[in-house]
Amino acid sequence: MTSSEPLAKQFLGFDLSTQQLKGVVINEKREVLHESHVQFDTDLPEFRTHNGVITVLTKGQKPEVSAPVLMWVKALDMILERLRVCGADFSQIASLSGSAQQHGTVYWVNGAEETLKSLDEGQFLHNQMATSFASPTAPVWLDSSTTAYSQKLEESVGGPEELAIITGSKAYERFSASQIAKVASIRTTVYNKTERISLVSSFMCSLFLGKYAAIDYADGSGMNLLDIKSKEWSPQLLEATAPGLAEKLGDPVPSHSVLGQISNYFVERFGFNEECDVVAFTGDNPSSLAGMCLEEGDMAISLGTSDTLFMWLKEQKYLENGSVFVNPLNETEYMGLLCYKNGSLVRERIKDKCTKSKGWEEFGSLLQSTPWGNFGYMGLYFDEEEIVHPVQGEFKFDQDGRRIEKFDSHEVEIRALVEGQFLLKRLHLEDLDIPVESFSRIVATGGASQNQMILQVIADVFNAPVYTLDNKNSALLGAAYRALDSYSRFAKAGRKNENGAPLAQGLTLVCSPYSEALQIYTPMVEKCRAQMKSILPSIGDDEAS
Ligand SMILES: Nc1ncnc2c1ncn2[C@@H]1O[C@H](COP(=O)(O)OP(=O)(O)O)[C@@H](O)[C@H]1O
Ligand SMILES: O=C(CO)[C@@H](O)[C@H](O)COP(=O)(O)O
Repeated sequence: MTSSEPLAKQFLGFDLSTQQLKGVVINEKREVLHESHVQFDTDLPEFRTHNGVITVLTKGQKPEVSAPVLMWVKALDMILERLRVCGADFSQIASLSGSAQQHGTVYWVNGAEETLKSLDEGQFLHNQMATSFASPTAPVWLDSSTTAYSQKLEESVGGPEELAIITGSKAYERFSASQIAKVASIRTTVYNKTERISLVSSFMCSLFLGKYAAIDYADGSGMNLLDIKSKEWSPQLLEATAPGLAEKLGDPVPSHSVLGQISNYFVERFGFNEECDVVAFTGDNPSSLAGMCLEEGDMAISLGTSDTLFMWLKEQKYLENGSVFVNPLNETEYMGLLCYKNGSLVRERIKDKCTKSKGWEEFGSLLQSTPWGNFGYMGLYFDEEEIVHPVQGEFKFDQDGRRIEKFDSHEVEIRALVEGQFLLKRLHLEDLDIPVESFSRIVATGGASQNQMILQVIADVFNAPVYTLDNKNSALLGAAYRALDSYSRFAKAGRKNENGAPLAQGLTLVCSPYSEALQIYTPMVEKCRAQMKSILPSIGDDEAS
């Protein structure tokens, strides 16, 4: 290349998930050039998080779960250094975007935007932003201490279904409206000195923009505040949540919006091009949808900290116990999502309990050493109160469906856990009228999608082939793809699938279902239903229906 030729364009994506901040640089062909991450617990031990969060237990109350906002800011300082050490040349970045764990809220103190606008490139971000937040912590998606506020929100519009018709979801404790209502009601000083409330995604975006970033439609759908048809905040729900909320949220924008150019701080400190576009950040699940390039008939399974199931929806649909978000790639369409708190962290706990090595390899070998159907043994593990059903505890059953104290062996326990996790998901899909026959393949992503044995259980329980992307971090890739697509939206069309999403890169078939899987697992779904019914009456009949 001669010195007069312009450098090839590159695109930067971030994903601020529960346990880590990841960053990736791609080129115009969507090839990964550099990738790095910062693990909160181990790289930033001074914030004393466990699995990325802080849990406060108060007797007689549900635990409060939050994350230190400055930890995320410091992680950003670190990831940029790490990417630079990997060889990233930020002057080549034409556009950047990002994603983040959904629903969490950040409270910027009065005057914080002035700090964002006048950052000194000679200093770390976290030093300059230490006093920028009205609350040092942000409530996150694992928090469910807001039951009373969720109930009030539903009552304000006539019930859960009415709320779901407006916002795509009934009131969930982890959703932003209930979290904000709690802050406004019991931490009044914090609320009153807040000039802006960001989602975790728009908070991260604000740091790059050097001013407050708008909330995008897709992540905004996880707040119980956005009317997902009109794409405006619902005045009725704003009113029911907290006073003066509209001004604190700013107007929502389409997910592909270019919100401006990168702040001078990053130009001077890290050598970014001053014309680098900053594209609205979105939620990690919407971003995964963009990174996985889903097609009609695909079911996505994300095995991150949470387990989530999601799919592209052409039209808005009522998903009881699930959620419907505005689609991040096409704002006239939607995506459906079911989220489970008891995903990777429960698998990790049982791995540590049941393996000598405490390693995933041994966990996988033990899982493989047991037969499909596990001799009829089944386990339902809810370390945290689950989202889809308000149930907590460990429930173990023998071949006859009787409750037992413990399983005979570690391998039986491991299979009981993994089969139970995915049978329950199949049961919930069937209850939503989404039978296994309605999707032709499963695309898996997230940390646990590198475990072939877990994926085999998924293929068998759902009787569908399982594919993974070469890069398991689809939310992260989706962020970089969205940066690229928004940059080139007007420049070039690019190859697209029929949904308008870019064509998938490096999608590999990793597992096919065992030929008799359907005969084995269909009756087990019914057993699982019966076992859930045996558990739920102790909590309340309404919840079991
Ligand atoms: N080989 C593996 N088998 C099963 N689970 C794994 C494996 N490697 C990592 N994990 C799980 O992946 C989780 C992290 O996934 P990741 O998608 O990075 O999470 P998040 O994006 O929520 O921070 C960990 O909690 C861990 O339990
Ligand atoms: O609450 C939800 C989705 O509704 C979670 O999926 C969060 O978005 C956290 O994501 P991970 O950190 O597990 O990827």
